[in-house]
Amino acid sequence: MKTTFVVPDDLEPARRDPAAPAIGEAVPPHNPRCHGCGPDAENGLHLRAVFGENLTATATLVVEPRFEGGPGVIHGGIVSTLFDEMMGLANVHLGVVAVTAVLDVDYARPIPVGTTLRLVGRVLGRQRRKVYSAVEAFDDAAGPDAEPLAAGHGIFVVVDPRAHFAATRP
Ligand SMILES: CCCCCCCCCCCC(=O)SCCNC(=O)CCNC(=O)[C@H](O)C(C)(C)COP(=O)(O)OP(=O)(O)OC[C@H]1O[C@@H](n2cnc3c(N)ncnc32)[C@H](O)[C@@H]1OP(=O)(O)O
Repeated sequence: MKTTFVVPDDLEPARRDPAAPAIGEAVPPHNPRCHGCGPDAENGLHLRAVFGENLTATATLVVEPRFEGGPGVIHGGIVSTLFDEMMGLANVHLGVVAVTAVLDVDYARPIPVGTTLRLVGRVLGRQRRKVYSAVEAFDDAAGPDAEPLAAGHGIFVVVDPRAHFAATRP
């Protein structure tokens, strides 16, 4: 991967919230209308992720024709949305609400419509209110040792959700 994103080498370890659902359980949607994970988002991506070991969240998603950008391939903005969401869902391990401040995407290979993507989000560590996370997208048919088709990083900032969404929550 050729990203210029810099992960600080002095990150504090991130700790799993003991109250978070267990490893192997579904990550609960953080908002039913969320475009990424909400079951009530009519045209949403409807990502269903599962908590994994080492602060990961994993999901699979078929690249539908409605996700097309270039002829026969996924739109880059859809990849960005998937990555934002998968890192956000991995962050649920921590029991905090953290919003995206920075999203970095490395589009390594074209991703054809019809591909089944395996998406893996992972918390890397913390620095004060910042949560550093990473994500990779694999062709699920290519086997466990395949290189990722795309990868990303994010900086999320922990907020008080009542204050942060006070002006916009319906
Ligand atoms: C109810 C369930 C919901 C659950 C929500 C779960 C979401 C799941 C997935 C979807 C995620 C989204 O799409 S969220 C939607 C998209 N994102 C947003 O709308 C966020 C909009 N931006 C903001 O509201 C704000 O800029 C914040 C909250 C990110 C930061 O503002 P702030 O609270 O004043 O904090 P601030 O002091 O500026 O920054 C705190 C630390 O972060 C660093 N920082 C801040 N911005 C940046 C940046 N662009 N690049 C580098 N670093 C940055 C600062 O240097 C500082 O680090 P240091 O000094 O400590 O070193």
